[in-house]
Amino acid sequence: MPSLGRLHLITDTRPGRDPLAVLRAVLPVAHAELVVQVRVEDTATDRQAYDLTRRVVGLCAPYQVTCLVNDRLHVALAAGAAGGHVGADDLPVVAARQVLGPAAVLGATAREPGTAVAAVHAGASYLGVGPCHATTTKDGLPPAIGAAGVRAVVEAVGVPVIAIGGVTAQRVPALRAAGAYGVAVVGALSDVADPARVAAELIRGLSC
Ligand SMILES: Cc1ncc(COP(=O)(O)OP(=O)(O)O)c(N)n1
Ligand SMILES: Cc1ncsc1CCOP(=O)(O)O
Ligand SMILES: [Mg+2]
Repeated sequence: MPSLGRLHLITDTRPGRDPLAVLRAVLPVAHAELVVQVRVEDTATDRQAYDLTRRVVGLCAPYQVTCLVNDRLHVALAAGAAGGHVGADDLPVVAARQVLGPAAVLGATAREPGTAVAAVHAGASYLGVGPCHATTTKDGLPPAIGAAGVRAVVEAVGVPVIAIGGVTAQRVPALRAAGAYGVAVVGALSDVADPARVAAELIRGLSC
């Protein structure tokens, strides 16, 4: 299993966004500290998800950056990604592990220690924990758990915890102090004029 990067860039495929331009800007700054998670809208076709993943895998390869696919594990396998990420509405973690095989990176979403421990027992190699802060990127999420909620999960499991939801460079130190191994972001890198500069700030915070 490849060692896990600390900065997880989740593709923003909402209308008007250019996830590949963001990725091209961030890759030379972040190198192997980066993990890219291809996340497409539910309305996207598998072909669109596959095409985007192939392009991301191709861009990541020279930098030894890990590419994962959200939800659609068949796309991950077909496109040569290193693994995937599943949550409550996706394949159960144990089934996802069966699909991906023992060597793949498999992330699972958790927001409290009980679900987190169960996901690790079922085969998750890291946990996406949140939302830690309010976000406008995804609708219908439960209330934010804050750094204290992240700490509760960290104390319950032995796998890397990736904090997600409203993460900014300013919020990284508190999340790291709570024990988060890394962070996952959409808007922090997609909604800014200079994603390379923000990626450098995020990585500085993650390195402390
Ligand atoms: C790193 C990381 N953490 C959490 C999520 C959320 O996954 P999920 O709960 O399945 O929600 P969707 O992203 O599928 O809408 C994630 N994708 N990545
Ligand atoms: C997919 C997802 N799951 C929990 S928060 C979130 C979106 C995070 O986006 P942002 O980094 O813009 O808050
Ligand atoms: Mg999901």
